[in-house]
Amino acid sequence: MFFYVETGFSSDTHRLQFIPARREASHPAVTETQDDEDNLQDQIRRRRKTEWKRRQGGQTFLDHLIINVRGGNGGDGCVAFHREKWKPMGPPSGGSGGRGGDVYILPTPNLTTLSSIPKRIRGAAGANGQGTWQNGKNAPPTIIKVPLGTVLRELLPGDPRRAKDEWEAEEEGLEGLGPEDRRAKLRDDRWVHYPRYADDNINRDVFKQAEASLHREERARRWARKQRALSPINVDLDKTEEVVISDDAPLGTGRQEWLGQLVARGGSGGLGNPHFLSPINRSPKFATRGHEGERITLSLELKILADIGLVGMPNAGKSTLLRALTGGRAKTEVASYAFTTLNPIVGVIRVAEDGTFEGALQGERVFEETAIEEERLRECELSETEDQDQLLRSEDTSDAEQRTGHHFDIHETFRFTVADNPGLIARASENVGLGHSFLRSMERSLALVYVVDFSRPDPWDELRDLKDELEKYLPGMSDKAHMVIANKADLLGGDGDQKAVDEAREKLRRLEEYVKTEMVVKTADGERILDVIPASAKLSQNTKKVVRLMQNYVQQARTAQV
Ligand SMILES: Nc1nc2c(ncn2[C@@H]2O[C@H](COP(=O)(O)OP(=O)(O)OP(=O)(O)O)[C@@H](O)[C@H]2O)c(=O)[nH]1
Ligand SMILES: [Mg+2]
Repeated sequence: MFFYVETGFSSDTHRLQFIPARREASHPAVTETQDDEDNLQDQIRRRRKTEWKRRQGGQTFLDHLIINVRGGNGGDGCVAFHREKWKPMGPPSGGSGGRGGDVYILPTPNLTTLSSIPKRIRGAAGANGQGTWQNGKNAPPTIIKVPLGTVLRELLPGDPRRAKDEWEAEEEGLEGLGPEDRRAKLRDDRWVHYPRYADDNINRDVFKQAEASLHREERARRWARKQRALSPINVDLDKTEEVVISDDAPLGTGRQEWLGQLVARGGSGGLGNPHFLSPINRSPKFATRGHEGERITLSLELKILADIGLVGMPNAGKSTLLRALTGGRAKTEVASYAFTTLNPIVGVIRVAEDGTFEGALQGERVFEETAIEEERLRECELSETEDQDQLLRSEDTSDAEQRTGHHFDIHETFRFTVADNPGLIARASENVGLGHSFLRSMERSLALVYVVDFSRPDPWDELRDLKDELEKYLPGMSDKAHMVIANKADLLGGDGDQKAVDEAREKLRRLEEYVKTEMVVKTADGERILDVIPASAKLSQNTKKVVRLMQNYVQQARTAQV
């Protein structure tokens, strides 16, 4: 007779409609055949492995993170009755629960890495309602600060890294239960009863009606949530927003602070028993519990901002070049094995008006592998302790070195940043080597510079692979390239005999020819031919020219942006 018999959530057939299989099936990542499925699993495994490899150095720098966020749960409603002298049957007086806290993500310029962000975040819970009509307090919002330039993406159903949402989690908790137990558990999760009245309530029609209307409301909520899930969160948090309130805003609206991007709403509070008061139910002995907050899995990616990105195969000398350009200040490791650099590292290049840059001030300096340099430094320190005079002298020199940098402050007229990247190899898009996911940081850089090992027999092949991989990462990405640095040029030319020098010249000419014919970049106003510069990062040869050209690209791009 009652409506709930057909549609009440105690009906098992009805609940089956909410199993998440339908959402999963609509996701493109889920493939039909077993082969494709295996392929996908394989790809995911490889991606994880390469990500792990990149982070194993224990760096505090993190540019990719997956977090599980939950909005705060709502507080429970309260079942209570008013008690007063001479009033034997007081009215129901249970307060409602407070709302659970929302979770926001706020970009801030003060952070530079994602490493301080917890992997699991839960909004604050709303307070429970209490007797004498006292409603529970709403929970304050939780604000998670992330660095500017973070990209937020919601993981979709079908992604193995995604945690269950609130409905799926509930369904999981009910697994293996018979229909009776299942119904009882669902009821327990939704209702608060007056002490010792649980059994009595369940058999009363008023409760059944309330249960049915709660179910209808829940269905509407799920529908709304599903609609929201159709447009998943995908935002680039690269600027902070100011909330501007017009001058004629009503008095008292005040200035509202921008809390950031709302990612998970808190659950609403449960209703106290006065809400169930009706002409046929004068003494409602039940109240509802608060709703659970939304659950969502987000992937955070940090795009570091550097004006210029170095792209090259492993061991081409990218890290050595960055150290040479920054005078050794960039703390990036150099070694003779592939994949020394695991994460992008940014160095600042300071240039004076006459084109000298800070690194060039130190005169003839050889940028060796970091382990060798450290060894040399240690030896130096040891001998210093032995000889007091030498100690004094070495203090002098270190002072002088500091002063070079210090004096440079007055001369500096231009400054730009260069990012040293992990090595990119052919088939990186299939996650060979370190993959190419680190290129996301380069998406927003103003210019890219190829670094190739010129002492290898066929540097042009390297260039072709590099360009291909850039295009595979993001079509059009290779159009940002401006220059090819033919590094390790010191290894060519032998001892200066004419034959070897001629050979080196011929090789350079061939490289230039290749760049002119195969690597032409299309720009808005025609075509651009990349500059080819032979250089030696280790011996700081020709680095001044490299810096001058880099400065030009940055200046052009900056003025074009304005
Ligand atoms: N002779 C010579 N050797 C160089 C030059 N530049 C770099 N090297 C050496 O090449 C090796 C690799 O240098 P790295 O700077 O670590 O190369 P990388 O491109 O950063 O390599 P990954 O970080 O693995 O991608 C080191 O042994 C350097 O000493 C150069 O101009 N001349
Ligand atoms: Mg390196």
